[in-house]
Amino acid sequence: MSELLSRIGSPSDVRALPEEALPLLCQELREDIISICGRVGGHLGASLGAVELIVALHRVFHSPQDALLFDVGHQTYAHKLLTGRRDRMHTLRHAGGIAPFLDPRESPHDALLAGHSCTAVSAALGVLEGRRQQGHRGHVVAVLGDGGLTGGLTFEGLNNAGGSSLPLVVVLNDNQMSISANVGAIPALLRTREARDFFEGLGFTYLGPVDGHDLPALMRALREARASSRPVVVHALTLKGKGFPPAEADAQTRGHAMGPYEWRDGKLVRSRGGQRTFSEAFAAVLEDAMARDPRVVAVTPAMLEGSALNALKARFPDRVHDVGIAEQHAVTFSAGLAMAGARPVCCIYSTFLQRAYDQIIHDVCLPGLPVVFAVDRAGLVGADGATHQGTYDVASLRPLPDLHLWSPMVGEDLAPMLDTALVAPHASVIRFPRGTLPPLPEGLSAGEVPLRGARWLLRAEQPRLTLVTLGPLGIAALEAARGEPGWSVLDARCASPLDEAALLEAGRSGHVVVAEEGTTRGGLGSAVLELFAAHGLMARVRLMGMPDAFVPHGDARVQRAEQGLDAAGLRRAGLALLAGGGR
Ligand SMILES: Cc1ncc(C[n+]2csc(CCOP(=O)(O)OP(=O)(O)O)c2C)c(N)n1
Ligand SMILES: CC(=O)[C@@H](O)[C@H](O)COP(=O)(O)O
Ligand SMILES: [Mg+2]
Repeated sequence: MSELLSRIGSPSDVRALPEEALPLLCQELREDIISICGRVGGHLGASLGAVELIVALHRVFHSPQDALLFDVGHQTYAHKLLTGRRDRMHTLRHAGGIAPFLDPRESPHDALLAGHSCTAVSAALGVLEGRRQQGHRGHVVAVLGDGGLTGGLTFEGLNNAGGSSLPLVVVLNDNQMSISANVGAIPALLRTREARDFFEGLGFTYLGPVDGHDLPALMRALREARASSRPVVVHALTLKGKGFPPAEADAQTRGHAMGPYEWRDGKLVRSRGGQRTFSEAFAAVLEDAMARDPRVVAVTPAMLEGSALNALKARFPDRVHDVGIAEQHAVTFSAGLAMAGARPVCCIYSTFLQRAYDQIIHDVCLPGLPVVFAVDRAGLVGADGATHQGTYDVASLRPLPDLHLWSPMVGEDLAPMLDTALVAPHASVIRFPRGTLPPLPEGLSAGEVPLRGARWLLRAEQPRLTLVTLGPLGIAALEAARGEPGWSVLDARCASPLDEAALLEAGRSGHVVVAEEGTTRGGLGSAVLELFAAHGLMARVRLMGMPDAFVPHGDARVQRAEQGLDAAGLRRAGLALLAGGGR
């Protein structure tokens, strides 16, 4: 009953254990990880696959003097358990609780704040060079997965490291999985004899391949790496989901990310709502579009599962392209597809799209290519927290010329928006949130294709105030306005270009609340203010959205309400504005 783990408060306790106790420690770590994820959900598969790796790292290296930088950080529940956080792991990914990934503010043993993949090598090399320059000692280790090797940023770091004389230690956790089965030439190469040539060609000493669950072998390799005076890679072969049969048997993702689950009659039951998500609804309308038009193709950077594209891939195997953890490539590859006359739909999370910002400008908008971006997880994402929030896409994409920026309020909006985008001669974004579909309000329709601009959800005869919203916030605004005389509700629907006529009409009501689930700095609200100013329109305007701060992990519904982005909050904001109040 976790007799060893209860005695571990820090990595020095791990190093103090007799070596023969380590297998039991790994078993207890697995039991904890399986129990924690059963209760609160989380990144089960990767964390189970990295148990021995993390124990061996803490046996050989002395954190925090030696810096251990993990790519993404989703595989590190054992690291958290061994570094004094075991008593709080039941708060994992909950508001105020243990973070979903690593964070130096949570523990000095968390050398790198991450959540996005492919950053560990570059950051580790920077730490190593910075320490050298300042005369600090200590080893620096970058731990990354085979998925991380499909991302370009990793290669920028490897190239620089391999050409340096710095003793960077890279530990490659090779389980041949990204979120789903890994793609491309490199993961396959890793399982051949060429792996050695590959890394030695990059200037690294290659140690391996080593069984990533064989502690003595791992520790021998890590000790050799620790003694190296030049860049060195330890290539460990692991099984994602190891030790939990339902994850091991999950060929799709090896239990990559699990919601809370429970055992019922010996079966694993995932407590999912079972309601349809925006992702699933979009994948369905995309499937229809692909069935109608052979030019339509889908692109995803390693998020086949998260973007609900598995069925699409099964039906159109050569028209659904998983390009690996390679968002920059995904966007420019999509541009190439469009150049050749295809109609690419690049399915990409809002937060991960940030990595391809230049490609959107330089390779898509500037040449005026009709790429459609299906931007998923737009808005608050909840448990994944600050590294994954989709709260910057409107502000960052709105300034780009000839990029139309659609936000569906309900699932019924997706088909007309996609059809509009697929006939447009320019690039388009259709951005939708993580989560289930809201019901279409009574008497509303999705509108005629091609869609043009905003949609009045409620239009008062003698308007005194207008709630202007983006996306599903229109539903809350309708509820807020119910029974309020003279209140109108306008679903902006397209954040760029604006429907100027509709918004100027909203402005003429004299009081306008603009609500968006994104930053108010440069978002829809800013666009409305710019429009009113350009037309000399005087109105009292209140912008509502996310604060000027990174939004931590928590319950997205609660966070929305905290910002007043629910019916009660929008009603309060409108009444305060009418009463002459500000906030
Ligand atoms: C830039 C970026 N794109 C996509 C993701 C989503 N993501 C999280 S973990 C993961 C797979 C990582 O694969 P690997 O590095 O092999 O780790 P494993 O899960 O196999 O342990 C992906 C694609 C991400 N975190 N960052
Ligand atoms: C670690 C990572 O980046 C992914 O696993 C991400 O957490 C998936 O997010 P969703 O759960 O919203 O698909
Ligand atoms: Mg992997």
